[in-house]
Amino acid sequence: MGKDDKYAEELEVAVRVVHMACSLCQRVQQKLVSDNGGGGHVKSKDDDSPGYCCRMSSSVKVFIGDSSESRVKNNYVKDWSIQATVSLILSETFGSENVSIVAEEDVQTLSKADSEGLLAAVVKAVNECLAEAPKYGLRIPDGALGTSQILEAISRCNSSGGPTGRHWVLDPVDGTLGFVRGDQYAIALALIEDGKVVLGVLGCPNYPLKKEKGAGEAWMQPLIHGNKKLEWPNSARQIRVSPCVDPALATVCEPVERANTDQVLYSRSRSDHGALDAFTYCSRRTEPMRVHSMVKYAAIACGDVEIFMKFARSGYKEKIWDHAAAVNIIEEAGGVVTDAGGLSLDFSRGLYLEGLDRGIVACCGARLHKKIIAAVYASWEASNL
Ligand SMILES: Nc1ncnc2c1ncn2[C@@H]1O[C@H](COP(=O)(O)OS(=O)(=O)O)[C@@H](OP(=O)(O)O)[C@H]1O
Ligand SMILES: [Mg+2]
Ligand SMILES: [Mg+2]
Ligand SMILES: [Mg+2]
Repeated sequence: MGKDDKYAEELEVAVRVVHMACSLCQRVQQKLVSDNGGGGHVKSKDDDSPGYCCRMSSSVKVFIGDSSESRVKNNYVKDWSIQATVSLILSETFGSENVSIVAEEDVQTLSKADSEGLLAAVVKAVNECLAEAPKYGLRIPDGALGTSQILEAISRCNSSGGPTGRHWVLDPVDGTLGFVRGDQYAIALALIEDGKVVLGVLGCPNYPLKKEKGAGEAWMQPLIHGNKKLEWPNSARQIRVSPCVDPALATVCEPVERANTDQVLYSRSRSDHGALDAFTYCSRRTEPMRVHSMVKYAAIACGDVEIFMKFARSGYKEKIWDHAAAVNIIEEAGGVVTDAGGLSLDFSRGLYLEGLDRGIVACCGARLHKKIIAAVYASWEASNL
C-alpha cells in the first residue's frame, strides 16, 4: 500500500472494499469446507491434469481445469459478486464516469440464458455484501439492486488499462484452487496511474499474522468484521521484508501447482552441466514454502520468506491483476520485483505484462535480488551451452 497522501482516499476505500470482499469469501469458504468435510477432496493438477475434480458439497460436483469449459461456474459466483461489489462501490464513491476497472471476470457466461441460477446467486450475494457496506464506512447505491444493475457493474470492469490515466486493477479471488481447498487465497485490488502502480491492497483471510516488525510504507492488519469504527488504519502495523542477503539462508516461496510454473529453467538448471542451479542455490536452508495465490508475495512483504520466482510456461502471458497489488506491497515493504532480466514489471501495456523477460523474480531486497538474478543468468547460460 502506498501511503502517499495524494491517494489517501483511494487507499481508504480500497482497504474497506477489500475487507468486505474478504468477509464474503470467508462465509463462502466456511460453507464449502464444512459441506465437503474439510476441503481435502481436491486433487491437484499434478495428480490428474487437466480435468481433475473436486467435490464442493454433497450436491455439487466441481471440475476445475485449465479450460473454461471444464470449470464449474458455481465456484465463480463469489468472483463475480466481488467484482460487482467493487465496481459498484468505486462508482458510488468516485463517480462511474471517473472509474476505469481492469478485472479478471467477464460477464458473458453470466449473461447467457441458461445462467439464470448463477445470476440469481450473484444478485443475492452482492445485495448481502452491500448491506454490510455501511458497517465498513462505505457509501452504497440506494435500495436493493436488480440483475441488470449488477450485470452492468460487472461489465463496466472491461477496461484494458494502458499507459495513461487511472485504472483500478482487480483479481476478485486469486488462487481458486487454494480457495476450494479451504486453504490460502487472496483478493487483490490495485490502482495504476499513468502506467505505474500507486497503491495495492491484498486481502489474505487465511494468512496468519505473527511478525512484529517493520518500518516501511506497507502495512498489514487483522481483518475486521465490520463494526461501526473500522479500525483502519489504527490497527494496522507496518511491515518490512526480511533483511536476509545470503541466498543460502533464504527461503523460497513456490506455487502449489507445478503446472503453473515453467519447470523449463528449473529443469535446465538441473541438467548435467554442473551449472549453478538458481533454485537449489537459494533453498538450501529450508524446504520451500508452497502456498496458493498472491499470498506468496505477501509472505515476502511481511518477512516470512525471501524469494519467489515464477517462470510461466511458454505461451502463458502473465496478467496484470495477478501481480499489480502484490508488487506494490513488496516494493513498499523494501523488496524488489523484476523480470528475469532485472527490469521492472511493466504495468502500462494493457491486460498483460508485455515484454516480460522469461519470468518474475521477487526478493526481499536489492542485494539478494542481484545475486538471484546472477544465478538465474548462470543457469540459463549454462543450460544453453
Ligand atoms: N498455466 C498457467 N501458468 C501460469 N499461471 C497460471 C496458469 N493458469 C492460471 N494461472 C494463474 O495463476 C493463478 C494462480 O496461481 P497460484 O500461484 O495461486 O497457483 S498455485 O495454486 O499456487 O499453484 C491464477 O489466478 P486465479 O485465476 O485468480 O486463481 C491464474 O491467473
Ligand atoms: Mg489470479
Ligand atoms: Mg482470480
Ligand atoms: Mg482465474
